[in-house]
Amino acid sequence: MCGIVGIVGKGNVNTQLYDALTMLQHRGQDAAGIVTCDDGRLAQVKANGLVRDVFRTSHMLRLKGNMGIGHVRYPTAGSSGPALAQPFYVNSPYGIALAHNGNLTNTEEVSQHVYRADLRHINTDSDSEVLINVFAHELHRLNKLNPTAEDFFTAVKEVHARVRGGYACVALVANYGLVAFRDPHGIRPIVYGKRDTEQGVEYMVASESVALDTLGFTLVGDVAPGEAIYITTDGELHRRQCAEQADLRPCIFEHVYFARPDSIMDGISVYKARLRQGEKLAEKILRERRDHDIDVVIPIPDSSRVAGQALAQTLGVKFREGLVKNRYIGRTFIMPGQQQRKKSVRQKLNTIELEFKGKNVLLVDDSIVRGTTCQQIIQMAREAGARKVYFASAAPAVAYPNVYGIDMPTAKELIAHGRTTEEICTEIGADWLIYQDLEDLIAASAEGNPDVKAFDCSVFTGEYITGDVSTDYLAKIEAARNDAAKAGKSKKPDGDTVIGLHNDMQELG
Ligand SMILES: O=P(O)(O)OC[C@H]1O[C@H](OP(=O)(O)OP(=O)(O)O)[C@H](O)[C@@H]1O
Ligand SMILES: NC(=O)CC[C@H](N)C(=O)O
Ligand SMILES: [Mg+2]
Repeated sequence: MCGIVGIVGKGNVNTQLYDALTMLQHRGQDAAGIVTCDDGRLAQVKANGLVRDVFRTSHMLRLKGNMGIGHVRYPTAGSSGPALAQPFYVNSPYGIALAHNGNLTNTEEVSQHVYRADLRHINTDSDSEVLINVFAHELHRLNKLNPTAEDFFTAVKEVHARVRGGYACVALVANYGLVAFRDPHGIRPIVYGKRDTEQGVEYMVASESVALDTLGFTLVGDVAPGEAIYITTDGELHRRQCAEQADLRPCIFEHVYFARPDSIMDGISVYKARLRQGEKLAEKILRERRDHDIDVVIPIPDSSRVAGQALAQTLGVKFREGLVKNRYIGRTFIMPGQQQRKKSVRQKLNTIELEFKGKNVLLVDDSIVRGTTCQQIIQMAREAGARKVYFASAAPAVAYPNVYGIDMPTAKELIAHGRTTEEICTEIGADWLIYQDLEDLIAASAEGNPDVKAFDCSVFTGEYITGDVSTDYLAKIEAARNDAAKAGKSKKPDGDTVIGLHNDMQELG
C-alpha cells in the first residue's frame, strides 16, 4: 500500500515532495524515494527507511527542478531491498521515472513478453519495474521525438491492455511533464489538486488528499478509473479516459485501515465512513445482545479510534482511551516479519490500569488480520484486571489473500482463514467476538458517495474483480511471500549504500 506523489510547480518542488511523502508515510515504511527534473536532467535519491531517515539536506540541494515525483514503499512483490525502492527509472525513451501503488497480477507473463518481444531487460523482481518498461515500450513504439498528450494517452491505453491488477501511478517524463493513471477498476486511490500562485497554476497528484491539504493545494478530484492525466512542465493539464471499459471498484480496506481519516477518496470521507462503521457495528451488538453488560469501550489506537467513538456513542456506553500508544513505533501490520510485528505491539501499546480493573471492556479494532495485535491486547487487558474482555472488529473477518497492493499473500497467516467466529474468539482469548457484517461495511462506505456502486472486498470474500486470479497464482504468491520466505530473502546490505545503475545520486552521504 505504497504512497505516491507528483508535483509540477513554478519553482523547486523538492521540499514539497518531501513534505508530501511524510504525509503519506503511513502507507509505506520500508523505503522512500524522490526523482526531480531540472532542465531535462533527472536527479534521484532513494533508499530503505522512513522519509525522515532517507533524505538529508544535502540531497535536497541536489534534487532541483520544478517537477518531481516521490514514493513511500510497502513491498508486495520481490524483496524489500534498496534496488526495489521507487521511483524506478528507464532512460529510453525521453528519460522516464515512475512511482507505483498497487500490485500487478500478471507480472510473470508480462515480464516474459517485455523480454522476448519488447527486447527490454528487467533487473529486479519488482512488478513496478515491469510496469515502467511496458509504459516506456508503448511510448517508444510511437516513435515521436516530440510526444504530445495524445501519445501519452495512447501509451496508457496500451498499458491497460497489457497489465492486470491494481495500479495507481505517476510517471515523470523528462522535459515533458507528469502522467498519472489509474487501473480500470480504480482499485488504488489517486487524487489531484491545484494551487494558484503569482507565476501561474501548480498541480499535484497524490495517493491521498491529506497530502494536498497540508501543502495548500485544493482537491480537484480523483483520477477516474482507467483515466490518465497529463500535466506539462508549463502547467497545462490534459485528461483522457484510456480504458475500453472502466468500472470503479475502490479497495474498501483503504477505508478500514490504510488511509488517514482526514482523506477523501472517490468522494468518500474516510472519517465519516469510519463513523458509520462504528454506528453499524453498535447496532449489530444491540441486535445480538440488547442486554449486554459492557462497562466501557476502549479503542486500539490508532486506526480504530473513530469507529470506536461512534460505536460507544450509539451503544450509550463510556468511551475511554485505555491504551496509550508510543508514537515512535510505526504501524505494526505493515512491518515485514511476524517477529517484528509481535514485539512492536507490546512496545507500542500500554494499558491504563484503572480503565480495565474490575470492568467488562469492549476492545474495538478496525480489523483483525493475523491476530497479532488482538491476542496481545486481550492478554494485557486481563493482566490490567479486566473482568470480561469482549472484542469488536469494525471490518468483517479478513480471510483471503490480497493481490492488489496489500501484502497479505498467505491465507494460512490470516487468523480467520478456515475458522469460525467462535474458533477465532477462542484463539485470541476473548470472552466474546463480534465482526461487522460485510453489507454494513459496504453501506458505511457507499453512503459517502452514492455514485460508488461497488468495492473491491476480496480480503473478505475471496472474489477477485480482475477475473484473472487463479488458485495456481495464489499458490505461487503464497510460496514466494509467506513470512518465512520473505525472511529468507531478506535484503538490506550493510551500511547505507544503494545499488544504483543510472546516476550518482543514490549513495547516501
Ligand atoms: O491482526 P493484526 O495482524 O495485528 O492486524 C490488525 C492490526 O494492525 C493494524 O494496526 P497497526 O498497528 O498496523 O496501525 P495503526 O496504529 O494505524 O492502528 C490494524 O489497525 C489492527 O490494529
Ligand atoms: N504496496 C504497493 O503499492 C507496492 C508497490 C509494488 N508492487 C512494490 O512492491 O513495490
Ligand atoms: Mg491498529
